[in-house]
Amino acid sequence: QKKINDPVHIVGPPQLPILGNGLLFMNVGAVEILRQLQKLWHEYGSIYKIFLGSKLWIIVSDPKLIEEIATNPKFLTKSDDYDVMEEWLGRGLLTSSGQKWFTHRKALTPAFHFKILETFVPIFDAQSDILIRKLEAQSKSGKAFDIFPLIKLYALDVICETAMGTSCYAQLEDSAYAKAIEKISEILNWRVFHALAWNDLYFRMTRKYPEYKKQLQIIYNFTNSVIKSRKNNLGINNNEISTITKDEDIGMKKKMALLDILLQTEIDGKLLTNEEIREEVESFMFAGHDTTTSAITFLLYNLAKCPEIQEKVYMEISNIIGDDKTTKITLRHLNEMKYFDMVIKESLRMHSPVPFIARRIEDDLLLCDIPLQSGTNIALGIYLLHHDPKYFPEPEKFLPERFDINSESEKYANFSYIPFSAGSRNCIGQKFALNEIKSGASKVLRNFIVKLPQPDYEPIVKTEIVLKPANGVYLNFEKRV
Ligand code: HEM
Repeated sequence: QKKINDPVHIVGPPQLPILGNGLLFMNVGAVEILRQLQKLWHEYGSIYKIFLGSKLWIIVSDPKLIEEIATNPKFLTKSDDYDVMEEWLGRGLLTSSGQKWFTHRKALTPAFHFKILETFVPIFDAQSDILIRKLEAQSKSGKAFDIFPLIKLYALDVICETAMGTSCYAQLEDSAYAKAIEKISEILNWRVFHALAWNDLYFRMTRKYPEYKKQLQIIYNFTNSVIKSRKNNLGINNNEISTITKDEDIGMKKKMALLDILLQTEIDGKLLTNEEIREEVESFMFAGHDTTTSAITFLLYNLAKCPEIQEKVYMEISNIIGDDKTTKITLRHLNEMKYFDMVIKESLRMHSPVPFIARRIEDDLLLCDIPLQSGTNIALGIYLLHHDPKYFPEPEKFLPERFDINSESEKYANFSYIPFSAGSRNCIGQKFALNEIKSGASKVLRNFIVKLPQPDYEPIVKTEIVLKPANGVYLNFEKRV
């Protein structure tokens, strides 16, 4: 790894020889890491640096700088931090760069065409019916329970059945894959912030390594079984994908699920290799369920915390869908939930599912007049930005009206509100996610009044690639009659 000179014009905490600021983050756990990054932000502001050993990170949470990074093609490459995910995610859309990223993004965009997204709405609805049954069963005891694992299995079933066109019955049979994702995210996050574990050789000697390999195998087995199952459904022989019809815009013309596009589309005149398919499936499975789990979990918490807002959302939903709990949700219903849109936006601000993302610069350049050396990693502090009182007055208050498009104060378009990132590397699944969140959460609200276990209950948050509750989110569910 290239040694980057200390950019003396950027502020940051005092460094020790060799370890830099590594001691602030080493072996402290994901809750403390987020707190530490927030503390440094309070101390040093919207651009600061830290050295994890010899690895320099510049942490940016200023909308102007973020705009420059999100819109300038010189910042399209993901940072070195994503390398720790390579054995797991390969170089799928989330982690790839250059021509590979560009051609895959172009080929996969049709999988998120609004006509395709519409066909997913009945799947969201059917899966949320199972979620309701599970919540009902758990709530019988009258005690509060942790909703995070239940939401996770719902989100996993949704991504499998929509994007992968395959049922994985996670809600009915539980999922070793879901648990393996939790474990591997924890290990990789520890690696990113550990000044020594960054090194492959060191990592292999740690006690975490055998556990990491074990979880990786569980993940591989699961994704391979998803691919195999879809190939069987499509009647594709494992080694003979090339017999399938070839068509430039195959996804768009035939309205195919993501995995079908991966199996059948040609990029640069060639079908994707089995490994390329695996890395995309791996990336979409992860990016498509861990994030929405976080979003729905914290949304339900925020609604429980603010009963008047919950009631207002419920009234909107019941005005649109009616009181019959068995009525199936349609895309039209989802599109009409305007107040709920604002509430979801505010929840994604308060509990941004992807708290940090990062890029690496490939050439020496100026970032809005700040000189940076080639190889520098720049983290975009989405979570920090979304809690900045300069852009969100009283940031710890849950105020959906901030996002009222009819009000003067709705002014968050200019890169100060970026839960799905921004620019050409933004989230490809944004609309998918918003429909899934709205569909799942509205079903919960039609069936239950969601309550906090105690008035001052507040889950502790941690960041392990995705924002998560450190000890679950415990809520009470009272049946709506
Ligand atoms: C609330 C839910 C979600 C949030 C907050 C979210 C957020 C984000 C963010 C911040 C990025 C940029 C990542 C980076 O620069 O490293 C991203 C990228 C991505 N997201 Fe999402 N996401 C969500 C749901 C989804 C879903 C449901 C899918 C798939 C169905 C998905 C697939 C992806 C993929 C493949 C990328 C990489 C795009 C690229 O680099 O071209 N995401 N997402």
